[in-house]
Amino acid sequence: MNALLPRPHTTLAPGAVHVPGWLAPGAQRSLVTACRQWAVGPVPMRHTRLPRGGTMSAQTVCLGWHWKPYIYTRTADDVNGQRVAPLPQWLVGLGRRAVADAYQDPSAGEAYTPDTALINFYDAVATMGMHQDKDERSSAPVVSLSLGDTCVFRFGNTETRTRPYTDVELCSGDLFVFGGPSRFAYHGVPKVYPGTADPADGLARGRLNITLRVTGLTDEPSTRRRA
Ligand SMILES: O=C(O)CCC(=O)C(=O)O
Ligand SMILES: [Fe+2]
Repeated sequence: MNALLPRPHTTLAPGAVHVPGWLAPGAQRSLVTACRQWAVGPVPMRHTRLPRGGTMSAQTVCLGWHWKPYIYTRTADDVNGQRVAPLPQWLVGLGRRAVADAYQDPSAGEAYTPDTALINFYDAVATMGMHQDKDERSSAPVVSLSLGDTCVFRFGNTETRTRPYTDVELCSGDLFVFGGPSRFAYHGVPKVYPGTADPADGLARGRLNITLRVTGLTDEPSTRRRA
């Protein structure tokens, strides 16, 4: 979306910061290209199946760790059993810069080492209900990058999935970081505005969102026999 008026860096709640236009157009195009490759495999992007039988309307692919409701594993046992692609080091670096810029705190950036990314694709009708990102065993911030169509991002409170919440528009290139007292706030995407993406940013239709997270998980040590 072409913002005629500059949109300011905004703190919605302590630890929840929106930085409009954080990614330059070239960086957005590179990320879209990377997302297209990740969507192919080794684990293809798909609509996540929910335990009660439904599916999510957004499509998702993961890096580093595979998320399925409501656990992280190294292999995508609900898709094709393959190990997910690794989280590239350049994306870890982007996450560190995101945290440093959002919090205007270089040391917070240096301390941040995400180990998973969830990449969601929203078509014109996809939405995401209010939820907490709480399957991680870490309270490190979540870094969210938006590409393509503009959406309404609903950022709520840590107690209930209902009001009070604030609706913000996330446009292509926007950064949103939620950590600290906002880390476990409910949030969701009630609406995507189809046709609002600028194809020059790399995505002709739809919206991509990348969230970087720290799972706090480690691989089980391999069992070794004592000599
Ligand atoms: O698409 C977004 O902006 C949010 C995605 C999200 O909340 C999630 O993947 O947990
Ligand atoms: Fe989330």
